[in-house]
Amino acid sequence: MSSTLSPVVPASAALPLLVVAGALVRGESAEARLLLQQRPLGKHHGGLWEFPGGKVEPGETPAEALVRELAEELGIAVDPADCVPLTFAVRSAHEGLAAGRDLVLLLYRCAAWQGTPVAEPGAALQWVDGAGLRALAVEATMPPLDIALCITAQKLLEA
Ligand SMILES: Nc1nc2c([nH]c(=O)n2[C@@H]2O[C@H](COP(=O)(O)OP(=O)(O)OP(=O)(O)O)[C@@H](O)[C@H]2O)c(=O)[nH]1
Repeated sequence: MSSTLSPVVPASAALPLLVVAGALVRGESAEARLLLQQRPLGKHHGGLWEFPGGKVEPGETPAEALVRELAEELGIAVDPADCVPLTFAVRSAHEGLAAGRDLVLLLYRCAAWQGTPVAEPGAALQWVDGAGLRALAVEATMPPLDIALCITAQKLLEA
């Protein structure tokens, strides 16, 4: 008799969707500001403010994906060595996620970049201080996962 068990769910269906995002901070102390991007209307979470980034594509490391997304979305060049893991958040498939998969959002601190961030058509950018970040979280004008990340992101503005 075989002791091999068949998985109830195919392994590929259970894999979480990996999303990477960057916390770009400019200035120091009271002058410190964090970059947020407003998602274009018509997209999932359209109109909400989030950290720039996107999905990790097959074959990419998370840092490679972040470097690519920041180049595509903001037109800036980031060295992977300047992307430091900061925190993460998870949204369960049971909370209404696309395609019934968990979403894992990896937030990196980006300490340096080349170029000036420019918003893509339909998107917008703003540099927020600690009070601005709190206000967006309290007003729920960020995706739920980002509100969870804000507690850690806030510390970047207080360091
Ligand atoms: N980039 C980004 N996505 C986030 C954040 N928070 C959050 O819930 N998400 C969700 O993560 C999912 C994937 O992000 P995305 O749509 O930016 O990925 P992408 O650029 O590769 O997508 P696309 O090329 O298909 O438009 C979306 O459902 C988005 O709403 C965040 O802070 N940054």
